[in-house]
Amino acid sequence: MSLLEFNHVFFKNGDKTILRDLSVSIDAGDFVSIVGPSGSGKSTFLKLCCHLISPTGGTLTFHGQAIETIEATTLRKKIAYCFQTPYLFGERVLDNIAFPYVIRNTSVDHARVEALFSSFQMTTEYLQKDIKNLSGGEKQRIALIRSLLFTPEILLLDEVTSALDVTNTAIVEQVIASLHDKGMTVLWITHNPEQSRRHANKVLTIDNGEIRTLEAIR
Ligand SMILES: Nc1ncnc2c1ncn2[C@@H]1O[C@H](COP(=O)(O)OP(=O)(O)OP(=O)(O)O)[C@@H](O)[C@H]1O
Repeated sequence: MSLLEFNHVFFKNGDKTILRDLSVSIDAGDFVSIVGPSGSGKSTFLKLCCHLISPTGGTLTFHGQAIETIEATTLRKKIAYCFQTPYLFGERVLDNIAFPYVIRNTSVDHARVEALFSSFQMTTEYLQKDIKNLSGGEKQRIALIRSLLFTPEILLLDEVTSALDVTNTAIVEQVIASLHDKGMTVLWITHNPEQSRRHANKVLTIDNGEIRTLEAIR
């Protein structure tokens, strides 16, 4: 089943064409690694996937429905996006972890929170920490945990291990691989060629705003 279907999609910003004529289909259960030179359009591609930006040409559908016709709150619950530079708000880690529960009008599931922290080999002592005192790598993992609390259908990752050491990179990869094994669709931008091939079933290469290749590797 095709989850996301790009059909001759363009994205222009003013006069500048950032992505051109993308036709690609992302299937349920895919683990797509997205690679390509700096500035080639990878992040812009992920922003289209979760409708942070709209195509300026062509059509993009999610479950067969034009993405721009799907209510933003519905889409946010189904498609999670973790940025390279995580955006944390409020004062404490807890403000961020509680947020997905607040917007769903439900109380925090402490067992779920604890299980997720533990899967990243972190303790819930982090919840009381001031976000100003977190390292870049800690922020990346807190943002990941926040996006995983309600198990999104699609997880979009933009270089989320860039600030992590080897050990924590391996832990994050393990968590993501296990979520994928349980059925989550994953699209992951990485500059590390080995990382791109370790778990992916498809490698999508974007170069100069175009899809260069889509290689099935498993
Ligand atoms: N909103 C925007 N307005 C104008 N130009 C933009 C906008 N967003 C991205 N660009 C430009 O589009 C091109 C692609 O950017 P993008 O961030 O998608 O590349 P990338 O492949 O993710 O790069 P990197 O690997 O360095 O993160 C770049 O030239 C960038 O400057």
